[in-house]
Amino acid sequence: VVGGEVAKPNSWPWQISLQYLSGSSYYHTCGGSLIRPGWVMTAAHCVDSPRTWRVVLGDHDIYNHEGREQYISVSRAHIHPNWNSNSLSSGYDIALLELSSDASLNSYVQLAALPPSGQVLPNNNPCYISGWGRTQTGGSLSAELKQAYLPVVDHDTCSRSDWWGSTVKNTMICGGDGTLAGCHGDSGGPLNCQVSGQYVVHGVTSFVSSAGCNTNKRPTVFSRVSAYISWINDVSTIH
Ligand SMILES: CC(C)C[C@H](NC(=O)C(F)(F)F)C(=O)N[C@@H](C)C(=O)Nc1ccc(C(F)(F)F)cc1
Repeated sequence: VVGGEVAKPNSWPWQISLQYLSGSSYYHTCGGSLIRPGWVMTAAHCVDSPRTWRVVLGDHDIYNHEGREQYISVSRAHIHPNWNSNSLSSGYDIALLELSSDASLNSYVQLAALPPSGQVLPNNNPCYISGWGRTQTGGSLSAELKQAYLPVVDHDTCSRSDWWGSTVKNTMICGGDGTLAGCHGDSGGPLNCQVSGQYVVHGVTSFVSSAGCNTNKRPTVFSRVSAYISWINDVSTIH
């Protein structure tokens, strides 16, 4: 997250750190949101390459064990069937991770609220991105969870030719004007939007400009969760 501030610990209790095993250590690579005790929502591009994954719940400082963390391995990644890693602008950058066991819900670990199917938020709706991603383009990951205020930029504005143009689709949601932004390592994490006084996860962090994370008129772009509610329910509800 470029700009913004360190979040109050566990103030986004559905935020998870997705980590992969390399040698004998795990490394943070993406964010995600706990949507069911045994299911995490993240970005498809985070799990494109087969790896040994784990999710860390209840975390704040990813480099220090503080005692509230739960470490659960991922048993299976369900990538959206229409996701194409060579076509980021087509969308479908969403995946569901099936956990090997259910998380224990408590004041540090809670389920995210998801929007109703099809709900599109108005321009300037208050939202915050959260994540451990780089704090500058080319910078390093943040040890502590950060947040930044990224109000909704509606599709009409975000798809203007001097903004993202036709790269941004209606199945996406844009946040901020590019001054504050998500950055590498925030991928897959939540866009937390205030709707009727409650925070609802309306976005899954997908992409920023390749010219730099905080590029003017290139808001951070998220998969619009309300466009994928049926798929989420189909995959994560035991038949
Ligand atoms: C690894 C990537 C698939 C996603 C990566 N996402 C992020 O860094 C994050 F955290 F903002 F979500 C990203 O935007 N990286 C930059 C460097 C990038 O590739 N941006 C980008 C590439 C292509 C397009 C498009 F769609 F226009 F082709 C748009 C943005």
